[in-house]
Amino acid sequence: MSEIESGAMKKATELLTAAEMRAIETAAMDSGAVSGIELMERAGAAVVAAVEEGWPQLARGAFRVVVLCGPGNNGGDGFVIARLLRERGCEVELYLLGEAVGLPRDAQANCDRWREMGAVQPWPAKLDGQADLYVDAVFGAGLSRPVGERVVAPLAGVPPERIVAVDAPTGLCMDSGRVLGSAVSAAVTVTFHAPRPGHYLADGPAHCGRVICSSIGLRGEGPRRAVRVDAPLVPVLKSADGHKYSHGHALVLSGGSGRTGAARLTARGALRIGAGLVTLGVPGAAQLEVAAQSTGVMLTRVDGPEAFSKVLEDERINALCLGPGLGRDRARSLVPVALEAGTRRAVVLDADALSAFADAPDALFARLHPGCVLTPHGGEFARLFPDPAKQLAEEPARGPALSRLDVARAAAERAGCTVLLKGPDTVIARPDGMCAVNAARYARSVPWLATAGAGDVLAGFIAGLMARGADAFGAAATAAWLHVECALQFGPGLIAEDLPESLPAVLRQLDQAAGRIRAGSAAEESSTPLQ
Ligand SMILES: NC(=O)C1=CN([C@@H]2O[C@H](COP(=O)(O)OP(=O)(O)OC[C@H]3O[C@@H](n4cnc5c(N)ncnc54)[C@H](O)[C@@H]3O)[C@@H](O)[C@H]2O)[C@@H](O)CC1
Ligand SMILES: [K+]
Repeated sequence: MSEIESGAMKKATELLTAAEMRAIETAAMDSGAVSGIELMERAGAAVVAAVEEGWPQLARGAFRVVVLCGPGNNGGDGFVIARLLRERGCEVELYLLGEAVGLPRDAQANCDRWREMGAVQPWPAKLDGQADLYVDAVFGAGLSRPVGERVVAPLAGVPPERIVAVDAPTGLCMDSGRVLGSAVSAAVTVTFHAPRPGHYLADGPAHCGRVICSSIGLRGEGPRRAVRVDAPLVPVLKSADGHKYSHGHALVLSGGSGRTGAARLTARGALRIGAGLVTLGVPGAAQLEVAAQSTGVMLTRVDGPEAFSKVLEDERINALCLGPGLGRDRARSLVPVALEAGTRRAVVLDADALSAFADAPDALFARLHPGCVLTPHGGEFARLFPDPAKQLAEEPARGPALSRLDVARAAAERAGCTVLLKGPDTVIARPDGMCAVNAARYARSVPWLATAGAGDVLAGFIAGLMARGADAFGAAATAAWLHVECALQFGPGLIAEDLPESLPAVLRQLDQAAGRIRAGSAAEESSTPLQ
């Protein structure tokens, strides 16, 4: 089953690192439930099934396949694939990197079985590129160092449309999606049991083509330290019995005259996502400008910290958003008020509210609490968390490589709150290490979302969900997911203003899907709580 294209109503899919996957395999083998050789047979069969689906000309005969096997169990899968394709009548050539004598036991056994039907040829410098299909079974989960030119050279001239990768394209780190040295680009990548972070993060999607995750009969779950967001993690549809005060009150702080647009976008996002009330806190000089441009959003005058404290005496205001268009000076004076000890309101800090503390991030971190969300893009992240950002920028010397999950986790732990690191592979991390990936990749790719003001709307979505009572992590992950859904809904030509206005259609679809589940048609698809 293709995880990406299944359209299942699951809230989230666990993403397993190579080590977590290995632990599941080992536990299954140790329990006697399955042997390594059986798992390898199933893995090979899953790849062949994907090939039959993706290359229907195979069934018509005269299909020439080249299988490239590496020195580990990924190569072991390759021997199985070669045998099964030969049994289906394909013409198969097989090349091995290194010597067969050093193969691990299960791979060795499959190498021996293959030898009964075909030759094991030494590694070629180059291939003619004329075969119908090339199977990349060189390295998978065991990639431990940068891949040299000699390894990828045979596939250099082969178009990706004719390459299927086993578990991962060779050279791609499955934990991080980063390329170690050089990497193969495939049309289809077949992975087993659960997808891996590297299929979604960084360069992963550019190299994987399409990802198919196949069951190989393993039962175990991992520690659930990382998930891919597939649907809202917190409730977004309103219950029938609520009223506006039961949906919270979000306050968005605006910048001065001529700089209020960003906060207005944020406020609109908070309102559309269902906060009961949304107020813009505006300096006196900008009041007229904001009043003329905002409907549905209330206004209150917030000139400085004193006025802000006064406004916060209203305890019904339960979520704050500071940053979009705020200006750094205003951020420096207002953010401490928002974070004042004892108030424990939900606080979203974005843009200027992050940049304002670039010189003294520790002063900010000391005030943050678990009800806060920081929403940095890459540049803001690097200013607040220079060490992990620097490590991530370095060329990886070994696998598994440091990932965006690792650095977002480190940042969340350091800050003591949820951190949402923006990108086409947005990562949301909680201080306890839990991570969610909102991948705007593959069928959810939305390049048109890279538009001015889109981030302001995202901050508003988060603040609005938190006003409605969602926890910081759930709100951030859900907002990120809905943000991409809105962009998909609207399509190319999108500008930031369109995002909140696209939300009703997205929510309607969720409502319809929920209705179908209530009616029982999708009762099979349950969700697992994220704890
Ligand atoms: N029983 C199992 O554990 C199963 C494993 N499976 C397959 O096994 C794979 C993992 O197998 P392994 O752990 O053996 O790992 P790999 O087969 O991915 O690679 C490990 C081997 O490659 C070498 N190597 C790593 N990076 C290198 C580099 N840059 N240049 C040269 N050599 C390099 C290592 O020294 C080691 O010999 C999975 O990706 C999957 O395809 C599947 O068959 C399912 C069952
Ligand atoms: K591979």
